[in-house]
Amino acid sequence: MEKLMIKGGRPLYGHVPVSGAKNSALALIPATILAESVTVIENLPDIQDVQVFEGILRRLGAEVARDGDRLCIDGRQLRNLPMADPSVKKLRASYYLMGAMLGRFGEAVVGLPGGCNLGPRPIDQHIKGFEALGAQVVYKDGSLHLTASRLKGARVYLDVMSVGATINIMLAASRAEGVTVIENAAKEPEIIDVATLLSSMGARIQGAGTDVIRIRGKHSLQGCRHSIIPDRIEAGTYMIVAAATVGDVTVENVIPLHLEPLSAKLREMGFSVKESDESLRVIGRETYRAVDIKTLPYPGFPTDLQQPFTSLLTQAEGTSLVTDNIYVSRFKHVDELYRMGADIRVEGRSALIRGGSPLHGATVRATDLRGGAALVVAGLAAAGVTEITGVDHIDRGYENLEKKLCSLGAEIWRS
Ligand SMILES: CC(=O)N[C@H]1[C@@H](OP(=O)(O)OP(=O)(O)OC[C@H]2O[C@@H](n3ccc(=O)[nH]c3=O)[C@H](O)[C@@H]2O)O[C@H](CO)[C@@H](O)[C@@H]1O
Ligand SMILES: C=C(OP(=O)(O)O)C(=O)O
Repeated sequence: MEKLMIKGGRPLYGHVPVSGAKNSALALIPATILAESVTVIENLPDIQDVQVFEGILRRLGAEVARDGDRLCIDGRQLRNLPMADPSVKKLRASYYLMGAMLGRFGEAVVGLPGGCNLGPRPIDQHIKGFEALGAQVVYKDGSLHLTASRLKGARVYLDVMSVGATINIMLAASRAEGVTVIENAAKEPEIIDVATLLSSMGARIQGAGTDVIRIRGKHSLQGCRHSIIPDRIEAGTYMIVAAATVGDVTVENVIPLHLEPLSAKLREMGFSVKESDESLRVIGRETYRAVDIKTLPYPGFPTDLQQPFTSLLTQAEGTSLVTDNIYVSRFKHVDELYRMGADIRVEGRSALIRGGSPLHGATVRATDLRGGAALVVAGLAAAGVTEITGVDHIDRGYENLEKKLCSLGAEIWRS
C-alpha cells in the first residue's frame, strides 16, 4: 500500500498552476453521452475519478481518446447498457449517468453511487426531478431503473439546493420536449460550466449561476469543444498550504471570484491575499486569528475546503467553531489531526478547535479525499515526519500533488 511521506516545517514559496475542476469534469464527461457526435473536453485533470469515468464511457461503447489534458469522446456507437459494476459504486458522480442516459435513450439502469463517505448522500431530489420530467423510477437489486416514453419539460422546485440534482435535471431536460424550470437551483460555478457545455451542444439554458434555471430541450444535441474551469478546491488547498506553512504562494490559472469565500476568511485571520486577473497570492504570517466558519452552498464557504481549513485553524490564536451544514460526518480527519497534536472536539455537525497546540509528525490515515488533503496541510506545517496512508482517496482529486508541492519547496514523497 502506497504512503505519502512529508517532512514538515518548511515554508512553501513560489507559483503553482491549478488543474481543471474535478467536480466539473465528473459532470461534463457523462454529459457528452447526450451528444450524437464527437465532443472534445480540454483542461481535463489527470486524476483517478476521471480515469474511472473514462472507463465507464468505454464500456458503454464510446470511443474515448486522451491526449494530454484533452479528451475526445465519440459517443455515436453508445449502447444503453445497465451500469452497476464496482466502478459505478466507486464514484459519487456516476449518478450523472442517470440524467444523461435517460436524456439520450429514454431509459437507464444505474447502480447506486459511491464517493467519499461523508454521512448520508441522498438522491431524492434527483429522482423528484426525473419524475417531474415524466420518468418512472424504480429501485431494484441495488440499481435505479429509469424509463420515460417521452421526457417533457416541467417546473421542478428543489427542497434543498443540491449541485448534483441541479446538474442531473439539466442533463435530462436538455433532451426533453419544451421548457424545464429548476427553482431553488444550486449556483456553484461547476453548474455554469455544465450549462455552457450543454448550450454549446444545442440546448438553450438561461439562469445557470442563479437559483432559477430555464432549459429548453432539443431533440438531438451535437458534440462541441469545451474547456473546463479551474479547480477552485485544488486552488483553495494550495492557498491554505501557503498560510499554514508561513509561506508565500501564488496560485495560478484561477478565477479569483470563485475563491472569495476562502479569501475573505484568510483576510479575516490576518493573512494577505492579493488578487490579479487569474491568480491569487497568499502571504503567510507567524501569528493569525481564529475564525468561525459555516459551510453553505455557493457562494458560502465550500464544504470541500472545510477539512483542509480545519488543519490551518489548529495553529490560529484562539478558538474556532467549524460547522458543516452540508455533510454531518465530514469530520473523520479530526481523529487523525488529534494524533498530530491538534486540540479539537467534535459535537454533532460542529468542531471546536482550540488553536495553538503545536503539530508534530505522526502516522495517520486518509479516509476521504479532502480529509486526506487536510492531513497533507497538517503534515507540511508539522515538525518532523508524517506518514499518510489511504493515498488512493487523495489521488481521486489532486493532480500531481507531490510534484506541485515539491516545486514550492516541500519535502514530500511516496513510498
Ligand atoms: C451544496 C454543496 O455544497 N454541494 C457540494 C456537494 O455536492 P453533491 O452534489 O455531492 O451534494 P449536493 O449539492 O447534491 O447536496 C447538498 C445537500 O443536499 C442534500 N441532498 C442532496 C441531494 C438530494 O437529492 N437530497 C438531499 O437531501 C445533501 O445531503 C447535502 O446535504 O458535495 C460536493 C463534493 O463534496 C461539493 O463539491 C459540492 O459543492
Ligand atoms: C467529496 C468530494 O468528492 P465526491 O463528491 O466525488 O466524493 C470532493 O470533491 O470533495
